[in-house]
Amino acid sequence: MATYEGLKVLLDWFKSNGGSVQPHVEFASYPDMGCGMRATSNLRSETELFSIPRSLVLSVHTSPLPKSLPDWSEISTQGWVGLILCLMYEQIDPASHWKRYLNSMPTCFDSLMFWSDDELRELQGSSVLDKIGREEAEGSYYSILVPYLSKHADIFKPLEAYSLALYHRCGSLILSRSFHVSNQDDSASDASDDDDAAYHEVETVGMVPMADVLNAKSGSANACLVYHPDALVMTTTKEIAAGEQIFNTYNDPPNADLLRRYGHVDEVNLNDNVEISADLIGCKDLERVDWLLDRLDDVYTLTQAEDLPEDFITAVKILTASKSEFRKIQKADDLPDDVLDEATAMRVREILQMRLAQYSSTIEEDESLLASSTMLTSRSRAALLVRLGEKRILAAHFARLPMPELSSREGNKRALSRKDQREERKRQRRDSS
Ligand SMILES: C[S@@+](CC[C@H](N)C(=O)[O-])C[C@H]1O[C@@H](n2cnc3c(N)ncnc32)[C@H](O)[C@@H]1O
Repeated sequence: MATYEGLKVLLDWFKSNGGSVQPHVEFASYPDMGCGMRATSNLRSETELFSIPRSLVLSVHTSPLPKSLPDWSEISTQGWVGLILCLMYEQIDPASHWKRYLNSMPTCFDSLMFWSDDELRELQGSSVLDKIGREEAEGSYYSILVPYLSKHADIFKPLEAYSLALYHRCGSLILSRSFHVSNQDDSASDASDDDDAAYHEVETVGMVPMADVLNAKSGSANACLVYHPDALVMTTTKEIAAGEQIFNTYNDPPNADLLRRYGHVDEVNLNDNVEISADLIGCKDLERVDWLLDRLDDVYTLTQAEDLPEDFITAVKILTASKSEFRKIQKADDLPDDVLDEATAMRVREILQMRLAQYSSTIEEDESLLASSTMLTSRSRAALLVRLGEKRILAAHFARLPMPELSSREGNKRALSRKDQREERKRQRRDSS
């Protein structure tokens, strides 16, 4: 979290470099959120809050570093490494234009990269554990960055300042505070909206001083960054009453991703989801699995929407079809429909049960722990809210599936002949009289 003192230094630097902040906003400190901003008077929608000259955005385009390295493409083609290196360089260079901005930013993080193995164990079952990327980040540091730094020891001075700890800090600052800085005259988006796209579009990602002081909360966004040719302007998107916090959007990630990137969760997160991997559907026929993966993803995302995802139902149908059914599907080269028939519903039931069993605690256990949550550390509580949110989605989908007893009875009924059905109705009338 930024400190109040740090923000005062930031504000002086910001104003003396062409930034402007309107008098109707001020910094404020929020328990559990760190610093943020609030309105000092009632604001209408589309009110300008502060304006950031484009020259203050820190990116691979504005940092002078890439221009001083003829072989920059060795680094710029390596995903986030180039942008991280620019931040490291600006942090270390005593004459950096962004020195006071970078110094105002946090040095400690609660994002998952910094959790111990014991703490991470509390997230067992959540697929977020496969997305933390600590080993990959450290692999890039040692195999790409360190040799490059040594090759340019005349520029990267002192070499030992370019430590793994600084690499992690700068990576985490980008993860939790960067924006996609479009050149067009339109609204900006927080760089979290699409990890893969962000990876390929690192060139468009930038650190935006002052805009990154705003917090975000699911369903509460009331401001966004609007792009003008020379400046980025934080602007209200609805009326804000005096005293209310100004919230940007981080593009509404589920709690698991909030925790991974930003180190916090929302108490209620309408964007929570849970992933089911194709492995869990259980199919040993590799030819069939390959056929499926050529056509569909191998991970299916269940949300709080009532319906199961279409690709999940289709995948279950393919992976559980009999050999002859699968041959027919293969011959027609057409994916089965996504209608949840009885047999598929039965299989989905088992899959949801297996998915729930991947967590080390039950919903009931988590709920009672949450009720006594004064005992929990903030990380334990965040992990609890992530896994509980995911399990509740699984349970809600499970509860909406047709009951097996009813469905098998329905199925039997359909198999009965008309005569049998008359007999059955007679029997039922007898039973109920
Ligand atoms: C873009 S920065 C916002 C400024 C930050 N509060 C600070 O003091 O530096 C994002 C960070 O703010 C905190 N944050 C933002 N929204 C939050 C929320 N709804 N609840 C808890 N922490 C939040 C998280 O630590 C997150 O990584």
